[in-house]
Amino acid sequence: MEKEAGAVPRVGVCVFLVKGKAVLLGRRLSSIGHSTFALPGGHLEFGESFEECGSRELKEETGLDIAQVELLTVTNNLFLEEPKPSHYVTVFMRAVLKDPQQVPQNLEPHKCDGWDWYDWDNLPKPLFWPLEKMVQDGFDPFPIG
Ligand SMILES: CC(C)CCOP(=O)(O)OP(=O)(O)O
Ligand SMILES: [Mg+2]
Ligand SMILES: [Mg+2]
Ligand SMILES: [Mg+2]
Repeated sequence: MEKEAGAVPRVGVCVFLVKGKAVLLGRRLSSIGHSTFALPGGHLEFGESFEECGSRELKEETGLDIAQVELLTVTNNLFLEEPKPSHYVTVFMRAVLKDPQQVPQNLEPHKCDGWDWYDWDNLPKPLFWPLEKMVQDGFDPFPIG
């Protein structure tokens, strides 16, 4: 496979922020997955734990404070059709709101069209394709019980 000089796999951390049977999603305004609905999250930065990255990205993107941040799964995602081919190892975490009353804000309107809660059984379309694949594979992000 041809790769751009200097192209290396990067790590993304996304968070299933769960509230009942709903998750927080936002429509991406980005070179990767433009106009698709995706979980909040972003690039793992040097020295961060997965939990620290998830909490930081949620705060940066939505203003929300999260708790009980735990590792759910990891996927290996090649974005070859995008304007700039890229390769991400995507770490998926689950978390809950520290304060259930806290409301998400769209703090990066140049990167996201807005955040909203969506029932897992009635997800918006189109989903960001790594998430779409997990849904099609029957992935369940909710705690058991
Ligand atoms: C593409 C994705 C799997 C990883 C990067 O996520 P992102 O574009 O939301 O990154 P940032 O929030 O860090 O800008
Ligand atoms: Mg971000
Ligand atoms: Mg992001
Ligand atoms: Mg980031």
